[in-house]
Amino acid sequence: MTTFGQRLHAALAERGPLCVGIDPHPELLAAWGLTVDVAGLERFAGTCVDAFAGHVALVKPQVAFFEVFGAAGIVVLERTVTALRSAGTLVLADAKRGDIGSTMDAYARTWLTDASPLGSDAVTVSPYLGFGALEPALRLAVDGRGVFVLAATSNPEGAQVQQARTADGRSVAQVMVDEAAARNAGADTLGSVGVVVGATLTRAPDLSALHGPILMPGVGAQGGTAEDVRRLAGERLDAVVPNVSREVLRAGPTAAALRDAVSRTVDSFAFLRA
Ligand SMILES: O=c1ccn([C@@H]2O[C@H](COP(=O)(O)O)[C@@H](O)[C@H]2O)c(=O)[nH]1
Repeated sequence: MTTFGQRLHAALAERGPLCVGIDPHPELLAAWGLTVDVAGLERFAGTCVDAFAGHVALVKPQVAFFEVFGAAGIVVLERTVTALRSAGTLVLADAKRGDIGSTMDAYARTWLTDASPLGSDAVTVSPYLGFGALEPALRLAVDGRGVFVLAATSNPEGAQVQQARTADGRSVAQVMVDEAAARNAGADTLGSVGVVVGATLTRAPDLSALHGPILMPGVGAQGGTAEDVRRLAGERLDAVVPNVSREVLRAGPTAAALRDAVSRTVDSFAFLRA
């Protein structure tokens, strides 16, 4: 069985180091000339699938923008995940799940198993109920799926929790990176337990021992730049996957224009291929 880390490593090498988000903000639906309802959502997501499937290494639907439409929005999300995965494109569901272990087990089965219509290749998880509470998702990450653990997020409010110091002097963010690193021990290419580190930060946690993918959101609309990605990645250029959502999506509404935006963005991160 190939691991998620191995599949991601191959996809990044083939398609370039980029995770594109599908974030159907109401403003984007309007800017694309779509109605802000389920019909508009379906058109938006369908165009993103046409543009990104087979072209982008990792696609990250932001679950919140589907959930806001209730059950009908979830159906669109299910179709989006299925269409991307059927085309051989890796899907990271940005659901930021985290709860007590028994509930986490249900989240893990929802987002990381084929028995679920929402089953994806990987999911974002929040370790702020304790890293160990993520165990059900981490178990599936040994079994062909991936998780991205929120370590140092791109929003300014995150520092209040993530930069707090633990008894041994490490930041909370560093503890999360170190816990993820322990789970990746022995992986041959990239491990399947990634972390999220914002491109907007002044300083990243020490990522040198992670041996897993580093999702870096915050590029573009939140002010992070390719240069910030280079600075924060340090020696881990091989493992960084910048995430860009609105900056690419604003190029819509045609799939061709979105694909051009993807190519330009991938080119701006050419240094990550080094
Ligand atoms: O620290 C984090 C974790 C997740 N996100 C998510 O990434 C995208 C960013 O969208 P942009 O339009 O490129 O700003 C969005 O879905 C966030 O929820 C993040 O920004 N920061």
